[in-house]
Amino acid sequence: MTTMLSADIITAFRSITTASVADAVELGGRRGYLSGSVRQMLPGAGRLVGPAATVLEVPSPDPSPPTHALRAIDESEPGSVVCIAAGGADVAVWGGLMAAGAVANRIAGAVLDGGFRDVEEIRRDYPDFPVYARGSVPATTVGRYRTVSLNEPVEMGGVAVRPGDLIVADADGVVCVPAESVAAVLETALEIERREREQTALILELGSLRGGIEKHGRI
Ligand SMILES: O=C([O-])CC(=O)C(=O)O
Ligand SMILES: [Mg+2]
Repeated sequence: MTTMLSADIITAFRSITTASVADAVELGGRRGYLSGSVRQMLPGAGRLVGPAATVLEVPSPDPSPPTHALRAIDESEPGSVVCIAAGGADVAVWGGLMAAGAVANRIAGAVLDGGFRDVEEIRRDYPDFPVYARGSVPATTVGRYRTVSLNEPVEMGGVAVRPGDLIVADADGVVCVPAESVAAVLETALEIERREREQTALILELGSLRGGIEKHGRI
């Protein structure tokens, strides 16, 4: 999946806020932001940018391991973001062993529409590994949820996420940029950031919020 996204594009998005990326996706006529309930869990690990590898989980009493998630971790290209759609499950679809596997395979991070566990272990052993999730919870998925697909389109936090879409996440939350819009969104987001820097300078110079935003007619 990373072949579609050059290292330059990934680097460029690493310097842009999710606020600007979300606005840029919306100017293109779509929603890009995931629900704010999917948020940064380990602030020390920082921002996350990379192409999505998608896994779907559904409720099930089947006690088998989360096969598709394990495959996503072991088989995705380095730099991928493992995205697990579990409908907001209040169980841990991710944990310390999965983080070890992800670090060993140079996965960039995890975005989970569900919970995760082993927080202290991940924070201690993989301080640079970013996890975005609904929250932490000690419960295993095994016997409660099972994985049903790998790299099929999924829904996460109100947004369609397809394999290869670009995930951008920071302290504000998570945005999904459709793969075919990445170049256009980058250009628009850079323009938004440039405008906001100018507005900020004007606000401080004029001592007026309204004076600073007047020039561009928007906040
Ligand atoms: O049990 C799970 O599904 C996740 C977990 O704790 C781990 O990866 O260490
Ligand atoms: Mg564990």
